[in-house]
Amino acid sequence: MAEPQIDGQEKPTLAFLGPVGTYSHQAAYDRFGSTVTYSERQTITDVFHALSPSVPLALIPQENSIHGAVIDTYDLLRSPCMGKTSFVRGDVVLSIKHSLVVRKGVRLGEIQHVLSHEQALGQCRAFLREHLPTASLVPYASTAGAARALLSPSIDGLDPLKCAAICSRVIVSILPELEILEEGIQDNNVNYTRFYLLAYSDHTAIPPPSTAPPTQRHALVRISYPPGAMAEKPRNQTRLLNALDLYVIRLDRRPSPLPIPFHDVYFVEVEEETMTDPSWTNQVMRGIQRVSKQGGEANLLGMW
Ligand SMILES: O=C(O)C(=O)C[C@]1(C(=O)O)C=C[C@@H](O)C=C1
Repeated sequence: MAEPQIDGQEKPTLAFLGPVGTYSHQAAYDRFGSTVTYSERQTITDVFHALSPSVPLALIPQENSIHGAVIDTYDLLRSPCMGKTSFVRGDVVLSIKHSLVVRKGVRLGEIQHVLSHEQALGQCRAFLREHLPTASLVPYASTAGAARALLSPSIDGLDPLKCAAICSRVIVSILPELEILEEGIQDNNVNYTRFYLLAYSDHTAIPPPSTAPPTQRHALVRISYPPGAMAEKPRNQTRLLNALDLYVIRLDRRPSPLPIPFHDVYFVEVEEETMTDPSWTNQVMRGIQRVSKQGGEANLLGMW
């Protein structure tokens, strides 16, 4: 049951990629502190599907400055519920510093397997190539989940005493049986991950973030072109993106879920440059209408 707040109102529940100690948990806590009730899930997909009237908020990683887009997240953003009952309502950026963590006593030369979220493995490629070139890389649902696995008697047949995890240094304060072998092992010291805050329905009771933007100045629009027009694909794509006619800060493309080879879905993040234009929300809506008039399908997945 959710904890009651001082004013008698229940705190909203926020789903995040657990267990405690993930970067997602840190990002959520930085943004919401003790104003929400935290509910952990095992995978990004589980976090996304937790969104419901009883779990009105969810935080999912969207992109990393070294390794790029979080593929699971973009695949989930293709879901029909996006723009209908689930919306992007904010973003959070977290500085990421990875550590190589082992069970106490394990030395670098003994490591044969490195466990972590595929994003973290991808962000530490140079370190792994130089220091653990023969180690196998074992993808895990989360960095903290990988660290926890080191404490199990066997990891899918692997000896935990020959394994390391890549995760945040906070793990060793949560799990004192583990220790840090190397710190700051990401390819670049400037390493940030951006997360999308999702909200169920047009839920407005989101606790105000500490750095609330004065107006809505970001929007995420999903665009696809008619399946029948495959022969004209390049022309259609350009036409639909031109029709939107908004200031684009990010463009992503994933295969459409339809069984049509090379049929794509575009995710266009747009921004209001001046932060002062009160008519911007209407401009976004007009851009979406223009895409529809050109025969495209455009959905507003969120504004914040
Ligand atoms: O596994 C975690 O700790 C997460 O929160 C996921 C995640 C991601 O998917 O990008 C978040 C931040 C880092 O980039 C590494 C992993």
